[in-house]
Amino acid sequence: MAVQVDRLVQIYTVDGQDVAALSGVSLSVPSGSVVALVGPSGAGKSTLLSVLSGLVPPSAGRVLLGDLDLARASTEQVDALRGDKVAVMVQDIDRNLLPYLTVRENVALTAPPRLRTAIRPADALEMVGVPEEDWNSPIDAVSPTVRQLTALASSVAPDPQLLLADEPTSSLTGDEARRITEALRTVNQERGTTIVAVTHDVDVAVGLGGRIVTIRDGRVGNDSTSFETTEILVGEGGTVVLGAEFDGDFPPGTRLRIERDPANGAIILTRVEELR
Ligand SMILES: Nc1ncnc2c1ncn2[C@@H]1O[C@H](COP(=O)(O)OP(=O)(O)OP(=O)(O)O)[C@@H](O)[C@H]1O
Repeated sequence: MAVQVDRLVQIYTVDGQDVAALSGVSLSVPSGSVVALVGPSGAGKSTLLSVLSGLVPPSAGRVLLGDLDLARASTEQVDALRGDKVAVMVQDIDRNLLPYLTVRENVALTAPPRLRTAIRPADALEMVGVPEEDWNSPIDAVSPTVRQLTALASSVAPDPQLLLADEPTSSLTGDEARRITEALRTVNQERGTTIVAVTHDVDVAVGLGGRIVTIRDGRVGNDSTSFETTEILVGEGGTVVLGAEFDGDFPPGTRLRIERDPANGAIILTRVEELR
C-alpha cells in the first residue's frame, strides 16, 4: 500500500496552548517499500505514525493510505483499514501480547481463520524466524527477542499491506536487534508489505535496507533518496548532527559516511576513519 503525506500539520493542545508536533511533513512512500524514520526525541516521529495508523485525525494537510484520504474517511472506513490492511506494532510489545497465552496462540488471536487474508500462525512464526521449539511456550517464558518476533508475527498474520512499527527493536541491541531487522526485511520481501518503522538505532535504520528519512522539529530533514553520498558527525551523547540525525552506538566525534551501493541501491554506512 502506498502512503502519501502532503503538508501534514499536527497540533496538540496542552494546557490551552497549541503545540505543533508536525509542521508540514510531506512524504511519499511507494507501495512495497521500506522507510526508517529517525530523528531526535520529540521530533514528531511517533505522532506521524499515529496519524498514519488512523488513530489521530490530521489537523491539516492530506494523508492518503492507498486511495483513502484519512481527513475525509468515515470512522468505519478507518477502522476497517486498521483491522485488515494496516497493522501497528507498538513500542511496548506487551500491549501486543497476552501473557497467559502461548506464542502460537498469541499469533492465532490476530489472525482468525475467518479473516480471508490471514496467514496461518505457523507460517507467520516461521516467516519471522521464531524457533519451532518456542511455539507452544507461554509468551512469558520465552526470550525478549522471541517475544518481539512474536509481536511482529501477530502484527503481520492478518497479512496487512502496510506495517507501522514504533521502535521495533525496542530495548534489544546487536545480534538480537538484527534478528528483528532481518524479520522485517523478510516480511517486506515475501509479502510485499510496505513498512514504515521509527527507530533510534542507526544500525536498525541502515539494516532495514530501505530509505532513511530524518524527522526534525516536525519536518522532514534528510531523505536518503535525495543524496548519493553524505557524511554525518556523531555529536555529544551519540547524536549524529551533520546532515542527518541518529542516536546510535557510535562514540561522539565519529564521522560516518552514508552512501548508496550503485549495484543494488542499498545504503552503506562506513566509519570515515576506516576509509583511510
Ligand atoms: N498526546 C500528546 N499531547 C500533547 N503533546 C504531545 C502528545 N504526543 C506528543 N506530543 C508532543 O509532540 C512533540 C512530538 O512528539 P513525538 O512523541 O511525536 O516525538 P518523537 O519523535 O516520537 O519522540 P521520541 O523519539 O521521544 O518518541 C513533542 O513535543 C511532544 O511533547
